Amino acid sequence: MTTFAPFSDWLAGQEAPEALKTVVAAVAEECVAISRVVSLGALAGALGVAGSVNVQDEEQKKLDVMTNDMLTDRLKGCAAVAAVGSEEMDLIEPTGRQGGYLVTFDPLDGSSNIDINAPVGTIFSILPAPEGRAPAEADFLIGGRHQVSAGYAVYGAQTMLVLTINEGVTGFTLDDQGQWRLTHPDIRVPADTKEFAINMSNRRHWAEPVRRYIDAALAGKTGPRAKDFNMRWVAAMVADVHRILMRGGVFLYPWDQREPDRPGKLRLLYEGAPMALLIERAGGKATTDGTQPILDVVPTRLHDRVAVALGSANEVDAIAAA
Ligand SMILES: O=P(O)(O)OC[C@H]1O[C@](O)(COP(=O)(O)O)[C@@H](O)[C@@H]1O
Ligand SMILES: [Mg+2]
Ligand SMILES: [Mg+2]
Repeated sequence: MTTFAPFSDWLAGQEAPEALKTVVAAVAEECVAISRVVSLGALAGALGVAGSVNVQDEEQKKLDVMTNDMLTDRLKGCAAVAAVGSEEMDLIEPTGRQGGYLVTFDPLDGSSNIDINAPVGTIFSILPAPEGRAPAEADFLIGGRHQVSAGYAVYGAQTMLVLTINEGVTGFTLDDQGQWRLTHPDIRVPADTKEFAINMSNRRHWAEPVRRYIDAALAGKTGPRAKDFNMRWVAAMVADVHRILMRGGVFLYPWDQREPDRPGKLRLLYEGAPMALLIERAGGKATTDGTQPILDVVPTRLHDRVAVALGSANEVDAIAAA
């Protein structure tokens, strides 16, 4: 019988500062607790709306608030964390410690999926904290290339944790004892694909190049791309990106005319940047528009947005060429 190494053994073997490992371990452990609340749903009082809005002016679901509190409390208790930032909190929350790490997260990605029992997830990004002084919001605004670790948990048919600390991207599956086990040692994104993910209902709002790219894909074998494409849209970035890490594809959430002043819907620090690091390290490309790497976008505020076009390298090039 195949044995799958426990996450703790894998983590112990990584070449990374011990303090960073404690932060990654804390996130991984809290995602186990979150997976339990997600799976219990109504039984844990986790369905429905919270009756509040977050800083993005989005209606908060009960599970958005619950998971945010869980992850915030856990990380504030972690000795190597200097401050946290979250989709669900207006401002950063310093822990009172100096040095170590800053953690940003989307505690519950894919909120519209909660009540229909479809996949949701947790996305996290870890940055170095300044030494010798208390952290400020500006310390979070250094760009995705400075991430020392990033990853996500996806609560789907299986519960999985996918992360990067050094070069590679590694996947773990939650066993029936509540332990992460190494099941996907070296995740690679195939360079070619025939699958795209985009919310097609926004077609009329897109910029012309995005419309051209999608229309060419829809034209299939007899169109300019000379192949038939398949489409998927889970409405949880975490699950759409997971599919791409497992079998290739591209995921787009482009700028559109509904809110012309913002670059896109998704958030840079705790959605775009961590997913971009995973995709690049798995051999794919992660851009705003087919060309500009998301990891090169330097934020100006904690809750900055970003346009996203990521996935199989050759297909991202096709987006750029459209
Ligand atoms: O409802 P839309 O416009 O298709 O947007 C779906 C996108 O919004 C998100 O749900 C935003 O994340 P949150 O649920 O964390 O706000 C993404 O995960 C997903 O890709
Ligand atoms: Mg999200
Ligand atoms: Mg969220």
